[in-house]
Amino acid sequence: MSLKCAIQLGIPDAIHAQGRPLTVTELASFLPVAPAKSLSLHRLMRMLAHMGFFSVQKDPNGSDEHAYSLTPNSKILLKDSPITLASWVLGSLSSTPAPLQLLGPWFQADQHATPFEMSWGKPLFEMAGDDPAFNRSFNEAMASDSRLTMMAVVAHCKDAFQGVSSLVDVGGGDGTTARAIAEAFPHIKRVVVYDLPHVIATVPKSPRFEAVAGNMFEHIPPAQTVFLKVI
Ligand SMILES: C[S@@+](CC[C@H](N)C(=O)[O-])C[C@H]1O[C@@H](n2cnc3c(N)ncnc32)[C@H](O)[C@@H]1O
Repeated sequence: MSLKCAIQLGIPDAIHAQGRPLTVTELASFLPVAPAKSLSLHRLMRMLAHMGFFSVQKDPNGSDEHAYSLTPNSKILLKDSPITLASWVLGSLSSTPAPLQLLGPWFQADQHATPFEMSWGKPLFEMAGDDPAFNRSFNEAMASDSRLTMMAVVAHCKDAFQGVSSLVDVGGGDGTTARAIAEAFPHIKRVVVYDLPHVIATVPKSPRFEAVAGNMFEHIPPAQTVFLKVI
């Protein structure tokens, strides 16, 4: 939750925008933080530094305060970075804290509902189908993971795509992965992203890949290669 709070307040972005380490006093002046909360901001920064999201040093301007700079862990939380995981953190932390409170009761209950179902009354993907805001936030969280992961896959796993003539990305979300594959490996003549109807409805039209709606437990569009990521 400290991490979610840091992203909501834009702490990594504020440090990045100044291009130098910032003290808590300086940070508070750049952030939408009430003056009465500056002591709490100090605690938040200490906690996040302890967790490796910021590094601490002497204030280069010579004050008695510590100054905080970005680490590799917080550089991937910058909102405008092409490889940001900010949406992943915000998306994951929107719907999971409540189910996590129910792990004890889940172990005690003699029934099959997951903690998510016990908490929200329905399975995750049904909730995404019923709640457009949740659908958007879940899909964007997955897409942010795909942007980062596919950069590495495309750069370092080229051999895995040799000889592939057609590919279906099953449970492929909003098509971020399918687009990356189609762009990096144009020898693949047909790339399909396949997902539930409420997800496929959000996929931007592209000449590079097809988007097909359906239920993978009933049917999978035929292709030479079936691709699964985080399924
Ligand atoms: C954890 S996400 C992974 C998304 C994507 N593969 C990625 O790595 O970014 C799981 C995906 O599977 C889809 N999914 C869940 N049940 C499905 C089903 N029965 N048929 C097709 N897709 C399904 C969800 O809508 C969601 O997009």
